[in-house]
Amino acid sequence: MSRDVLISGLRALGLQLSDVQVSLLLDYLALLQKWNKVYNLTAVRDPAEMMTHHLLDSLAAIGPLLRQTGGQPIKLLDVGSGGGLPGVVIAITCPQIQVSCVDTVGKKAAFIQQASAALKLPNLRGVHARVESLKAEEGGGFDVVCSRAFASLVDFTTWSSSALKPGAVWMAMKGKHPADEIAALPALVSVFHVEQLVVPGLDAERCIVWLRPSPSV
Ligand SMILES: C[S@@+](CC[C@H](N)C(=O)[O-])C[C@H]1O[C@@H](n2cnc3c(N)ncnc32)[C@H](O)[C@@H]1O
Repeated sequence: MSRDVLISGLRALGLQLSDVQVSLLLDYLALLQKWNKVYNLTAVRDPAEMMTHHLLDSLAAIGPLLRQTGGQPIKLLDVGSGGGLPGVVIAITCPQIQVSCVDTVGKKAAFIQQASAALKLPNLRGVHARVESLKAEEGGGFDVVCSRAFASLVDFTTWSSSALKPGAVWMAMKGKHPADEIAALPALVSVFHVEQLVVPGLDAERCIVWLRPSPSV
C-alpha cells in the first residue's frame, strides 16, 4: 500500500528510482516511525501523513536540487536535519552526493548515524553540533547548504555562512513564498530563484528559496 503511494508520487514528481532506492525510502520511513517513539524525532506520527508531509515533501526537492547541481558529485549540509529531512532522502536518491546532517540535539544526530548504518548509506553522516559552531573540519567546504522547517532565512544564512565553499548556494525549503523573510535579508545575501513545488497528495504551498552570497560583498 505505502509502496504504491510512493511509486505513484515518484511518477508524479518525474523521479526515476531503482527498486532498491524505493525499498530504502520505505525502510527509512519504518525507522523513523519506530524510533520516533523513543527519540521524539517528529511531531508527525500518522504513517500516511509521514509519507506525504515528510517523504514526498522532501522528494519534491530532488528534481530542483539535481537541476541546480547538474547531477555532480557534491557535498551537501542539511542544517537542523531532525529525523533526517531532507538529508536522508537526498542520500538515498542521490548516491553521488555526500550528505552531512547537523542537529543540535544529540539523539537526532545519533539517529542519522544509526540510519546510515542500517540502510548502508556510506554517503550519509550525522553531526551533533549547533551549525554556527561547526568546527573547521566539519563546517567548511559544502557546495549546497540546505534546510527544511528550520529558521528564518536571515538566521539560516547567517548561522551557516561559514559552511559554504566558494561558489556554493543555500537551498531553503519553505511553505508559502516567504516575502517578509526575503525582504529582511542583509545585502550580503542574494536570492536568485524562488521555485514553487507541487507535492503529490499534499494540498499546501511549498517552495524552495535559492540563495548565494552577494558577489560584491
Ligand atoms: C523543526 S525541526 C526540522 C527538522 C527537519 N528538518 C524536518 O524538516 O522535519 C528543526 C531542527 O533544527 C534543530 N536546530 C535548531 N537550532 C539548531 C542549530 N543552531 N544548529 C543545528 N540544529 C539546530 C532542532 O534540534 C530541530 O531538530
